[in-house]
Amino acid sequence: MIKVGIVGGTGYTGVELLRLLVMHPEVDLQVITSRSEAGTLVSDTYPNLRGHLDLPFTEPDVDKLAECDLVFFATPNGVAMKQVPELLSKGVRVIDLAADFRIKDVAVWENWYGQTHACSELLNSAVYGLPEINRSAIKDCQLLANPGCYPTAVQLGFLPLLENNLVEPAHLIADAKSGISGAGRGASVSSLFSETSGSFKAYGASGHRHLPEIKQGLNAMQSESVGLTFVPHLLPMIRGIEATLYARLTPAAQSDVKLEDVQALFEKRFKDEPFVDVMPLGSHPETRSVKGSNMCRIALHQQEGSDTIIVLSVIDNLVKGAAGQAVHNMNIMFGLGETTGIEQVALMP
Ligand SMILES: NC(=O)C1=CN([C@@H]2O[C@H](COP(=O)(O)OP(=O)(O)OC[C@H]3O[C@@H](n4cnc5c(N)ncnc54)[C@H](OP(=O)(O)O)[C@@H]3O)[C@@H](O)[C@H]2O)C=CC1
Ligand SMILES: CC(=O)N[C@@H](CCC(=O)OP(=O)(O)O)C(=O)O
Repeated sequence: MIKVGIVGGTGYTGVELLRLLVMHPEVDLQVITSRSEAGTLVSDTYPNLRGHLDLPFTEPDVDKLAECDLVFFATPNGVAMKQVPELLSKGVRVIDLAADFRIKDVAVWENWYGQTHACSELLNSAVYGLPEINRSAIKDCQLLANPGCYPTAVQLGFLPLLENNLVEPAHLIADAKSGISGAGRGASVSSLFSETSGSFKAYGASGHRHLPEIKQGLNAMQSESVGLTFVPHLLPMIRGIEATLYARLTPAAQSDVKLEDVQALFEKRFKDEPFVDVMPLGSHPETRSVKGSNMCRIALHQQEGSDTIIVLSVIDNLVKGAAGQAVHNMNIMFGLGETTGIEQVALMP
């Protein structure tokens, strides 16, 4: 059994980790931290866990966490980097759901996250945990940077197009929409029901901190420098991300490649991936078709006479976009069956 600790158990990704891990046959939950709820039962805050978990929240004490084999940080950006060096030195493996270790260039990270990095010497050895791309490095890593939610939906959607040099990397567009849980449980007034319901808006249109993370990933898929316009939007729903991606076929591909060929390429690329579903041509994947599940569903379109491929990509931001992907990474790191504990079917309607 893997002895597991979670720092930040009261947050949305923390409770999502708990929902998945209480049913995981190879996990023994040992420590769940919250500074605000220390001393109270986890199931008092989250009654969905009653009967499954009998632990209290505790303070985030490094000595206690060091008794675990694996610690998940489900904390705001900038928290994990302060405790990770000590945990690593004690032989603990770490999965950070925040962005502390996602970006290799520390100057870029500090610019977008507005803080000084506490352990930039670890950035090179941290592995970016997108299993569909990085599986073999994930297996042996001690420190894993779990991808952001938008970056997961966007990178998976562009992946086969870029890997096969089918589209012009300088002109990519990602128009993405997220449910409100993406902002976390500690979110501000702008996330209140009365501020968001019955309304819809873009945000971060001049530049969002996921832009450098997505570009870093897309750049690694092919040799040219990527040009990406990424605009996130806030949808008045709790969970889910839908990303509509646009990519122009290269002049060579415009004459040679049909949408059916692109579809075949996507199907081949993701054939053995348990958590990517390439839907039949012309489908419109809905966020509810992945709600509560670790799937990313993708569909392709091309309008008549157009040289642009449209990719629709949906995930649950809290599962494939956070906790589910983190458990997938844990399974790979500990040599378990990859789908163990994360085979839930989405909740519909
Ligand atoms: N929500 C989402 O869809 C996604 C979130 N993420 C990332 O995952 C991380 C967690 O997100 P989310 O669950 O939404 O956040 P929440 O705001 O919902 O929860 C944050 C948790 O961290 C704890 N915490 C806050 N500050 C500290 C600290 N200084 N030391 C220790 N614990 C702390 C809080 O508990 P307490 O204050 O009681 O200690 C709380 O349990 C973030 O970095 C987020 O960017 C990534 C992908 C998707
Ligand atoms: C709807 C919403 O507010 N979403 C969040 C994304 C949360 C997330 O995954 O971001 P990191 O893990 O990279 O911090 C946002 O746009 O800030």
